[in-house]
Amino acid sequence: MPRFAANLTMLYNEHAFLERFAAAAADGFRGVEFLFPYAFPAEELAQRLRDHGLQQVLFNAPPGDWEAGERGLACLPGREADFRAGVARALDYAQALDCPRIHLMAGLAPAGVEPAALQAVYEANLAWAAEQARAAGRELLIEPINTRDMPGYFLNRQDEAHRIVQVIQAPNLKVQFDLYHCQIVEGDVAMKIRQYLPTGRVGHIQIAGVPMRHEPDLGELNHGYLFEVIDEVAASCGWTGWIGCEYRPARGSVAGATSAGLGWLDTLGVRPPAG
Ligand SMILES: O=C(O)C(=O)[C@H](O)CO
Ligand SMILES: [Mg+2]
Repeated sequence: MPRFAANLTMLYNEHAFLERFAAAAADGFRGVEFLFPYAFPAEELAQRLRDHGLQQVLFNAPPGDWEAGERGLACLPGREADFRAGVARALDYAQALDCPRIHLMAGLAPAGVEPAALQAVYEANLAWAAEQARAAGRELLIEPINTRDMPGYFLNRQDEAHRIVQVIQAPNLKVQFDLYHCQIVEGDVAMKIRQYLPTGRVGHIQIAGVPMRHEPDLGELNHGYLFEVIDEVAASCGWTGWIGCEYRPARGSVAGATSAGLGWLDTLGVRPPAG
């Protein structure tokens, strides 16, 4: 049975952010993830986790100026100091939230820069960050993201992410395997689960319906089958990760929208036992 984490950035938008922890716990989630914690004091978030018996399973390192369109700094020449400061801040929050893993966004490929130059900066930054995170007892994740949602994003394919992880050879550098992005960019999702889960290089999985990024029972992916494949492969290889529910409720942010959309936990037979 997969362990599902509520993505508090995408879910429960009918509540102010700090109230989403209670809402997720009330729906039976035991793990949460979100994009960025930095608008709140770490202790404020840690208290919410404690109050509601929740584990923080993932969040993202600072992405640069998100409002200005930046989507990570790791591949950007000349931004190494900002990147390193962001990793340090993320590790501080990971310590405070007892969060085992951090997603490091690659960034948008700037026009006119040779891809090989970006790749060199990316891999050097990842190697440095992985060593910092290793010393802090944390994992770092890199996630292929589709360019429909994020035009120009530097990392798009599962095989490229796994190649990078193998080149850098840091045991705590892993892949964030978002099945939504995988379906859009490559397809063949079930076979990629069978291919990559046993490698030990997948640190986290995320799900959403394709193409609208709503609940997993809406769209072209048969998530019930995919959860069966994950259970089968995880049992054989010992994968014990979480699956982040990183989708926008189809009902929007009206009162009760997220909870009303959780029927897939029952229809797909994956609602965790109460308690
Ligand atoms: O876009 C995604 O799927 C992610 O998981 C990033 O962390 C946020 O954009
Ligand atoms: Mg994702």
